[in-house]
Amino acid sequence: MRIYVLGAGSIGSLFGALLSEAGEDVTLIGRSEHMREINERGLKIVGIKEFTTYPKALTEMPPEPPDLLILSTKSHSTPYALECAKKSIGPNTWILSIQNGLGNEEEALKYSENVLGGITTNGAVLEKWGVVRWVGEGITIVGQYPKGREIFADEVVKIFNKAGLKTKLSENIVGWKWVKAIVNSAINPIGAILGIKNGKILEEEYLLELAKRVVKEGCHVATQLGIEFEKHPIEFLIETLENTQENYNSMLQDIKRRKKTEVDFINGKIVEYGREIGIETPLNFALWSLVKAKENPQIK
Ligand SMILES: NC(=O)c1ccc[n+]([C@@H]2O[C@H](COP(=O)([O-])OP(=O)(O)OC[C@H]3O[C@@H](n4cnc5c(N)ncnc54)[C@H](O)[C@@H]3O)[C@@H](O)[C@H]2O)c1
Ligand SMILES: CC(C)(CO)[C@@H](O)C(=O)[O-]
Repeated sequence: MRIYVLGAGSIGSLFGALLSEAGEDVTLIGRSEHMREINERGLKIVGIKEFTTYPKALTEMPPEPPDLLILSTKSHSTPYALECAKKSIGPNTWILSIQNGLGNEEEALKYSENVLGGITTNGAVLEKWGVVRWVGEGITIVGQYPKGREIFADEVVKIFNKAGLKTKLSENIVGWKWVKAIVNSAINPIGAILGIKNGKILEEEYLLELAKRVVKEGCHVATQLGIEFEKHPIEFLIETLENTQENYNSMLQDIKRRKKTEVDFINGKIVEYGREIGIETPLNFALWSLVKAKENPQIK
């Protein structure tokens, strides 16, 4: 299978490295410094597994259409990334988003009707150019977006598992995307605003109660939109907090690095979808606003 990873940073490089190591035809597309290091010394994975692999590494998509385009930019980079990639998206290309947040698959559907949604609880950090640390082994769930059963999705699940990425198929991937986004909508902004590890939210009763209320607000919007959950978000919230107690979540890491966060595609989208159906979401709006303020260098 010809696979391109568009936005090969932390998680994209991990997926690309494992697939390349398993013998798939993988091309990474990412930042020039990272791609140059990979071309010169290979892509080194450390942490859960240690190996070096040698996928092709470019700063632009090659012209030949891939069978699978794995989308792994931050959500705010998706529109531009896909617009630049469109000349290489063929009639048989499938686009798979493994991103957090809502709206990425809708963006991909503007360029292809062949879209797969995906969530992953694997954790990866780009430590330095050419080196990615696999910090947490998790599960990846993939399915035809928004729902349904596409044979190609079975093929993706098979090659992901062969590459060592524990992966399951879902016929309701939109349900999983919402569960993950709703859990992120509670954990990420609370951790980002307070500068605390995920485990602190579990320990402090009032913070856990706040997180549960944020989750319930997101659930209200989702159920009104007809979203059916594969796992109850409150259960997934507790499970995620228990499994990632030592994590500084990605939104907090972006704030610390003075990088744009994905809050617009997590809490912001829940507010936006809520408004479209006449549901106010004051907790999501408050958290969204506070994170936007923390992102704003003018506000000290
Ligand atoms: N890192 C993780 O452990 C993890 C886990 C689960 C989900 N996610 C999600 O996956 C997505 C990516 O996260 P990440 O941590 O890998 O981010 P990252 O910033 O490490 O990687 C994204 C990469 O995309 C590149 N990029 C952006 N626009 C591009 C373009 N037009 N062409 C080529 N490259 C481009 C950036 O340079 C960057 O290196 C996010 O939605 C995140 O929430 C990450
Ligand atoms: C699950 C999660 C919240 C763990 O920190 C992760 O999705 C993150 O950091 O965004």
